[in-house]
Parts: sequence; C-alpha cells; structure tokens
Amino acid sequence: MRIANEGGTAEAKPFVLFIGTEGFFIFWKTRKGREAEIGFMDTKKKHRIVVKIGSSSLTNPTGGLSRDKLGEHVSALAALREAGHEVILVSSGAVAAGFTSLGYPSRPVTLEGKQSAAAVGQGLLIQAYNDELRTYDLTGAQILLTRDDFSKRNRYHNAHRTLNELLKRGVLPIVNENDCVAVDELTFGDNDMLSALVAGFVRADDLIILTDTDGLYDADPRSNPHAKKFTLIEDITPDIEALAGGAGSQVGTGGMRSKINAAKFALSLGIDVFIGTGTGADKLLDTLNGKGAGTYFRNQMKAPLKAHKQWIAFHAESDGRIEVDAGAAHALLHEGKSLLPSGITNVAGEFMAGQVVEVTDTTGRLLGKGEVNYSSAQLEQAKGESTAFCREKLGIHRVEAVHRDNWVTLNIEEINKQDHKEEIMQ
Ligand SMILES: Nc1ncnc2c1ncn2[C@@H]1O[C@H](COP(=O)(O)OP(=O)(O)O)[C@@H](O)[C@H]1O
Ligand SMILES: N[C@@H](CCC(=O)OP(=O)(O)O)C(=O)O
Repeated sequence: MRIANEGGTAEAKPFVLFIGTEGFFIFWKTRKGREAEIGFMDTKKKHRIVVKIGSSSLTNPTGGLSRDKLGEHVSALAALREAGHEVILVSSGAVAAGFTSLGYPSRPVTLEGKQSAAAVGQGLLIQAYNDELRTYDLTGAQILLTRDDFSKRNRYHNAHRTLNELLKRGVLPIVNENDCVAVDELTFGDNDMLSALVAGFVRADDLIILTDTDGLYDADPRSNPHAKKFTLIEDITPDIEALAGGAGSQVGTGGMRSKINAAKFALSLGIDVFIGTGTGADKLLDTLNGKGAGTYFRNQMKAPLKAHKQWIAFHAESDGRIEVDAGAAHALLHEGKSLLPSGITNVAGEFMAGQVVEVTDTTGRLLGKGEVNYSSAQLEQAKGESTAFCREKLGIHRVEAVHRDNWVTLNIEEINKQDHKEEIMQ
C-alpha cells in the first residue's frame, strides 16, 4: 500500500515535472519529504469528467439552496468546458433544497417527507443550474435515474445513448436520483455511488467528488482536530475503509464512507478519483492538474469495461447458471476465448437466449457472467457436444454458448493477476 499522508493540513508543494510526449506527471513533496505522484495531467487529451456535488456544498447548513455556492460551482464547471473537456454533473441537493419550503424544520426522515422535499427541491435546483449555466452560454439537461434504469437492459442502453447524444451536442447533463419514485430498498444508496456508476457508464477519465471537507483524513476532522489528511491513496484497503466515517452535516448523507465505496468502484473501472473541495472558478481545472484541495485516488487499471459489459457485470440479474469443465474455464479466464457448448458440464435454471447467466467451474466457484446465445433447453441438448453436432443435429448456428464480447470475468483472484487484467477487462 503506497499512501501519501501529508500530516495535518500543511500545504504540500509541487516540485518536479517529468515531461513526456503526452503530458507530464506532477510530483508532490510531502511534509515528511516523501514524493508522491499525485496527478497525471495530459496536456493534449480532452478528458471526460464526472463531477459530483454533495448537498452540503449546494445548500445552507439549515437547508435551502445557496445560490452563491451553486453559482461558484457552475463557474468552475464552465471553466472545464471552456478548456475543452466533456463534463457530466451528478448533483445532490434536491431534498436539502426543498424541505424548508414544505415547512420541515430539518431534513425529513420519512420516505414521503424526503420524496416530497425532493419533488420541490429538484425543480429549484435545475432552475438555478440553468440560470447560472446560461450566463456562460451553456445548456443543462436534467437526467433523473433509478436503480431500475440500470438493471433493465433497454433502459440502461437508452440512458447511455441519451447521455452520449447530449455530450455530443455540447449540453451539460445534470444527473440525480429520481427520488420521488425511487423505492427505499431500491435506491442507489446515495449519490456518491450513483456518480461512480455514471462515471463507469460514460467511461469517464476522472471522477471528482466535491464535498465540504478537503479530502480523506485518518479520522473525521469535524470531531478530531488532530486528524491527518491523505493526499494520495493508491489502494483502498480495509484499513482505509475503516477510517471513513458517516455524514458530518445535517444535510449530507453517507459521509466519507460512501465516497470511499464509490471511489473503490470507480477505480476498479479504470477511473481516477478525487475527493475534496475548493473555491473559485479554477478549482476544477486545478483539481484536474493535480493541485486540488483533497485526496487523489489513482487507478491501477487502464482498460475500462465497455458499457454493455458493465451492465452484465454490475446490473443484470442472473437468470441461470452454467457449469464448465477445466478446459473451458481456462479458455475463458486465460485465453480470451468464447464459451463453446463442448465445455459445458451442467445447466441450472430456465432462461432464454439473450439472458444473463453465471458461469462456475465444477467446484461451484464463480468465474464470471455472460449473455447466452442458447436457451436453457437448447443448452441441455448441446452441453458437452461438438460444434458440428450443434450445427447439424440441433440446427444451432451461433456456435458460442457465450461470446467473448458478452462475457465478464468476475473471479477476483484472476482479475488481480496483473498479467491478465487488460485482457479480462476489455
Ligand atoms: N475520515 C474522514 N475524513 C474526512 N471526512 C470525514 C471522515 N469521516 C467522516 N467524514 C465526514 O464526511 C463528511 C462529508 O460527507 P457528507 O456529509 O455526506 O457530504 P456530501 O453532502 O458532500 O455528500 C464530512 O463533512 C466529514 O464530517
Ligand atoms: N438524491 C438526493 C441526494 C442524496 C445524497 O446522496 O446526498 P449527498 O450525500 O449530499 O450527496 C438529493 O438530491 O437530495
């Protein structure tokens, strides 16, 4: 685990630039004299950036929208756009912006209270964003998502197409959970995880999570004034997870814990993450350039999963299970090959062609998930049989039971083998 801990809140100073053909690394000199490489600034590449703004950074401590805070964020988002980057905003704040208008003295706790507050607040929020964006000649688009939109194949792909079209047309998508209709047990949990899912979904380069604290400390800085800040974390270990506590304000939810979970998820998809704060129109550009007030999390994985594979891996429900022999397991995990019926030893559950199944080895160990080309009934006949048999006797022309393009390895030991990372995650 390589962690840069700058010790207290002391300012660290950038001191070395390594200039390459594509850009340059910024090295950060910490108080302890350690050098930590904290940001990669690619001087040529235009980044696709998801920026998440928490309720505490948009509203007043006792509720109600803060136009000043919102306006400042928009100036920084506009600066990113001006520099040529693609930006997707995930904005919280609907409940916190709305509850005062409904007469609640504090953030409501009942489901109907939160949903009603969000119904009022979301309108206020989007109106304020559009008013501010207009001053920079930018247009915002409201996208409200529920977890169902991610688990249903068509909705997932529709949302994906819409987001891409908006980006292509220069519009700034503003995403929030559709709080008014989201059922309690079926929510994303919080907008931190939603922002990581969206970042994966659009295959962003960076996820910037803006909050009211300048990064992750070894204890909640609100309650522990001696807490020390981390400037760079390269591996989110259980020790790091244990340091992150809950929400610190009356309007925030999830706290640092949910941000660390979200960061872990985004990093696993090859997205660099920053959690922190900042002021002024340059704060997001500074963050991108390694000068942000917060904690950087550098991803080790440079081959993000395609959107369809993310859907298979993280959102699609499994409709059955296929067991495969050692040869097929090796071909799937190590040779980048598709699954052929000849390697299948058992089929469980009832499914149609096009549905998603789990694939295990003969000991029941989960290897991954994939979209099948055969129904369970067809696979019962085809399992263990040659391709020629499937074609001639069963009249099946798609030879692969699961094509490589519709396969995702989920066996963590295999994913952790560096040699195979790129191949597995393509
Ligand atoms: N280890 C930690 N380091 C930094 N902040 C922490 C830590 N543990 C808990 N927190 C709290 O997390 C809060 C930020 O989360 P939250 O209130 O949910 O904000 P947001 O509304 O931006 O999502 C901080 O105000 C802080 O009190
Ligand atoms: N969808 C909710 C956001 C809930 C949430 O995660 O809030 P936060 O912890 O402030 O990011 C809202 O707009 O109020």
